[in-house]
Amino acid sequence: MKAGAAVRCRPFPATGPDRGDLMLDAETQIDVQAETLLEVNNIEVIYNHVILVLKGVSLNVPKGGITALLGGNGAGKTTTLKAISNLLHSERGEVTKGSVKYRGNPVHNGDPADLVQKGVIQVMEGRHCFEHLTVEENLLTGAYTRKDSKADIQADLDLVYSYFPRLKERRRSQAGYTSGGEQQMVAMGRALMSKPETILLDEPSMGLAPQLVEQIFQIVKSINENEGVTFLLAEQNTNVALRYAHYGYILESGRVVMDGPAADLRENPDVKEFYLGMSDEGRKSFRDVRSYRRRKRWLS
Ligand SMILES: Nc1ncnc2c1ncn2[C@@H]1O[C@H](COP(=O)(O)OP(=O)(O)OP(=O)(O)O)[C@@H](O)[C@H]1O
Repeated sequence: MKAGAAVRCRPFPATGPDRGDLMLDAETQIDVQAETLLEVNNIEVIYNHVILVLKGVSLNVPKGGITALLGGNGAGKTTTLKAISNLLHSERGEVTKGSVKYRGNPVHNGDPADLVQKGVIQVMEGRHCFEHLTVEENLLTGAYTRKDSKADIQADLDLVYSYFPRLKERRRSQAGYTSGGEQQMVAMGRALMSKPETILLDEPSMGLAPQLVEQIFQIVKSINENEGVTFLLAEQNTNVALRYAHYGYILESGRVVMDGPAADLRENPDVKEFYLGMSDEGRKSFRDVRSYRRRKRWLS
């Protein structure tokens, strides 16, 4: 398959989902027949009754995959995740059009706790640990809704520590005094403790050193492969996200402007130039990049 052949550029405005042609190359294979777990269909989000932020976003998340939601500052990634998890109300935001379905059932405008019961957990941007609790107490809060035995919960705690050995070392430390990377691990570990089917992961690389970012993504990959957890991750770091994801959507100003298998997006000239800082003439600095808005090749 020609590199970039399966990348789909979206016309304005983005239309409803049409994922029947989902194609994945050899490097990024997941089950092509995979069931769609999460379906976001043409949603519009408005804050404070007047600020239109999402202008018809559609995306599909297949079971067992890592799907990346990419885009720069303010593109609408966090808003999309919050719309899925029903967390917009506290910010005076609402989904005014479209639908969100999980396993075919509408979940938008529901209670955030219902989605958690269905196995969907969001790890918010900025980690949000309980600062006064220890690392281990934070992890255990993730199992709060489970009715399993103490032994099962202990087994899952051990599993979390096997993915994050650093947390085992720091299990008695107050979470508020741990580093940014450790707090990211706590937030992810706490999500795992709820035995999720799907994790919505918001900006896992935020504020972390490159080596740690790589480590966090490696762990995401291992959890995906070994535990079968499905991921939808919002990420500004296109380079790292497209190396670990199977499929990507690029958001701009509240619209999906392009989507495709991650390997194809990595080879796409526009993605290379505008998101990876590369072009056929070599690496480009942000300053050198011609105005993307002037060209708008994929929007025309
Ligand atoms: N509570 C809010 N009230 C009003 N506008 C908001 C609110 N939250 C976000 N916005 C606006 O919505 C737009 C999208 O924001 P969002 O946080 O979803 O983007 P993002 O892609 O996640 O960006 P970043 O990577 O910087 O976090 C931005 O213009 C932002 O200012």
